[in-house]
Amino acid sequence: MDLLQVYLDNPRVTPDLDPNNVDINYIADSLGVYVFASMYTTSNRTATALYDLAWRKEYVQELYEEAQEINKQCNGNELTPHDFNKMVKLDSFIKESFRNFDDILGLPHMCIVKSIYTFKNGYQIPKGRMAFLNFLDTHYDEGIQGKDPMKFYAFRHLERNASATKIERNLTLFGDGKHSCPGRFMAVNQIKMVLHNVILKYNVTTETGKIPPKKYFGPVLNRVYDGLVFERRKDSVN
Ligand code: HEM
Repeated sequence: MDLLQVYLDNPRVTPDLDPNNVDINYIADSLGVYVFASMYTTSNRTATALYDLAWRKEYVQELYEEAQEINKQCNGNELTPHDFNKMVKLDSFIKESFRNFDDILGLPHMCIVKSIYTFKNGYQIPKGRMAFLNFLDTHYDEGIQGKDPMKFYAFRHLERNASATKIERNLTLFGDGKHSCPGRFMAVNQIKMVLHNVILKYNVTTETGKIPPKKYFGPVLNRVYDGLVFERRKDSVN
């Protein structure tokens, strides 16, 4: 998708589709929002995955072995898209971090049918009503997540062969349908890049070493924790 082209093809931004009469301010503002939103979401999710790495010690050795193998194969050179594809355990770990850590409500969408929309369960909402998704409903449903949905199990997605970028009903982090996030491939690769390098070089812990209970502020998950501690691995590569 070329975002600029989307605006140039939109008569509300480009009246009569005249390229000499484009609402430049609107485009600049919108691009600014996308830049901010994509950086915030990616860095926020990277931080969450780092905490999961610090808290879930039982997965570190396996992730370290995978990272070492990939590092050996690429001779310590820059990572290529092919190398990112090989990080299958890390991919599943990141996806589990996505699943395990989310707000209760999100992804607001407006009802745009002509008058009234009827859900499968008979509940009705009028045109113009905002509807929010209940993430807990899908993210912790045993029927779609498999055994022990409340438990952080890093390799559950690997066992289903469902990568972190795959759009599916049981993980709504990147939305759904034709407007689902097109930046998710870049985001997941960035998170992989950070974690891959951290795993190779550091043992990560937190100041208290304890996993704090989840605290919600209304429907929003509170993300304030103690500090992360990075200790150089004795067997660290370069
Ligand atoms: C972990 C990081 C990210 C998360 C959680 C995230 C999440 C989302 C969500 C939930 C949507 C709305 C989907 C829907 O309405 O169904 C979206 C849309 C979008 N995202 Fe992301 N995003 C992330 C990173 C990025 C990055 C890095 C970029 C760009 C490089 C990006 C670009 C976009 C764009 C352009 C849309 C609008 C798509 C459309 O309306 O057709 N996102 N994202």
